[in-house]
Amino acid sequence: MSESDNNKLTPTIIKDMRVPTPSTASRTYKDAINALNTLQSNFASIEAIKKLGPDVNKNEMSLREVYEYTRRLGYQPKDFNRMNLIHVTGTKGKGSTCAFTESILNQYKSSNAGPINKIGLFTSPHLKTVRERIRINGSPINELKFTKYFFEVWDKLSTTESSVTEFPTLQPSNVVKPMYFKYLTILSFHVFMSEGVDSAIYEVGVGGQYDSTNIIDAPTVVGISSLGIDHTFMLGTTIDSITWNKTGIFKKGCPAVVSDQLEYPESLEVIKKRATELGVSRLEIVDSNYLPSNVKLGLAGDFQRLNAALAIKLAATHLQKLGVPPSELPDFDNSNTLPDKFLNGLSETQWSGRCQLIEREGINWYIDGAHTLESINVASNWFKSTVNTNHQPNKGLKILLFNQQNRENANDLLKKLYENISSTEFKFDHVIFTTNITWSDGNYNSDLVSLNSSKEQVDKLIIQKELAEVWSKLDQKNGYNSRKHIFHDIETGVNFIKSLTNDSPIIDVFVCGSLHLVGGFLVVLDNERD
Ligand SMILES: Nc1ncnc2c1ncn2[C@@H]1O[C@H](COP(=O)(O)OP(=O)(O)OP(=O)(O)O)[C@@H](O)[C@H]1O
Repeated sequence: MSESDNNKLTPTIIKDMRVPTPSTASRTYKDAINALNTLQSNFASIEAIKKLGPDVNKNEMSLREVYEYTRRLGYQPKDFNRMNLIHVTGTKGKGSTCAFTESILNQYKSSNAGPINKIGLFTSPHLKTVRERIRINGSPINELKFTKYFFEVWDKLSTTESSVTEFPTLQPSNVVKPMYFKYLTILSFHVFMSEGVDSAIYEVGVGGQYDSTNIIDAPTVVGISSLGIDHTFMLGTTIDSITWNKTGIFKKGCPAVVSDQLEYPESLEVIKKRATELGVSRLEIVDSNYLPSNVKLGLAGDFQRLNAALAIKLAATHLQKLGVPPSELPDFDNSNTLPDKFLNGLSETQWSGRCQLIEREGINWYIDGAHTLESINVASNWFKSTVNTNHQPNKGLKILLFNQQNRENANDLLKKLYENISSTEFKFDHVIFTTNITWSDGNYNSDLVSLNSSKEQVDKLIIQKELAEVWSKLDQKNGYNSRKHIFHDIETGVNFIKSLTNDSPIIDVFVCGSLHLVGGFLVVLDNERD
């Protein structure tokens, strides 16, 4: 899950969503966000769901709810096929893969007779604004459109009744709404259909089989990026059960492209078995050799080569299905170069918060939302090697800005980071732990409000104190002594770091541990208070 978009957990919580919303004429973007935020699962309900563990009945019911809401909006999943959907899952790299794919397709966009005129992209979670999740032609939809479509869905669901009585959340006459992630999924279909999108890329929220996006009926192609152990309370604890869930997006008669599974090669057996069972038309496993060595990628980090290779195959399969002539597509059998449109698409790809470097006012901010062991590994390697290429490792101040609020293995993530980075010539001078609260007055930007975390834990900085303790012990063991700081909010942390420019001409800051931290950080850095 995108990190812990815990709002993707949903199913059987009975909740009355009758929130007061302003009259139609005066509805603003903020009203939409406030209404959307009422659909977030709170900490207690998330804990209750986690305790239930993977439960097939609950999961099936959750997906059937999406079909029902879609029907109430006036759509059949088959209607969405006309948007030519690409569906992508994976444990790591699915967002980047979608971004590469979108950027390649963008090169084939034409305003006249071509098959691609408008490209939709649905991803999660968001960094700065919810609108990032629903993009058209590379840009998040604007506030006006978001508000309009948001309330169209809201009103429709408030005035239609469910024909199904068996779902606890769907009693007739109830005006209940889907929970946060489901709502955004349904909203995205409505937006893309209304806006005339003709190629759409969908990133799965969690897993695949029971994910809200899996009402997709006949994608042009599906993709699976690197698999790993994550979201075990929903997907099971073994790589087999996780792979089974992810391969749930395979569809009869549709081709599937899968990244070579370097971390868990055994998952390929499950993938092949499921491909046969579910009747995919062609299964391809791609490795980074598909990428000519001279290709320049817009996204940093060696691991992106594998994601880019997957994206190339996804885009090529999609374009071929849409009737783009072979002369304009890669010739994988006979050539080890790519058409210019592919090369441009790959080099122009942008995806914030993943191995992103921002140099501003004497500070180098190295930003990555890594929040699994594998991604902490790749992100910290990227940080270390990029600092090392920019200047001598022992020059300047090195600072870590870290948080991981919701994951049980937060301490392990921090330990992994420590092991990867710390060495005699490379150690952090300051280590800062904050909550994900955006501003020093205790407020979040509305788009960043999170009900997923325990208020008590946040108020008392329980997790941050634990993390600082973990770091101290590791420092003791290794004979280091970095300065630890605990701050209640991101803004205070950033201001503290900025104050250190007087002490050193070079400051390298690694911002890591959570996409929520990264989103709040980017808002603070750009001072985008709402
Ligand atoms: N192929 C990969 N192998 C290992 N780690 C990766 C890979 N691709 C991305 N990552 C790591 O995962 C982070 C998130 O990348 P990305 O958004 O592409 O993945 P995702 O699957 O969408 O993750 P999430 O669901 O958490 O958003 C990156 O910042 C990087 O640290």
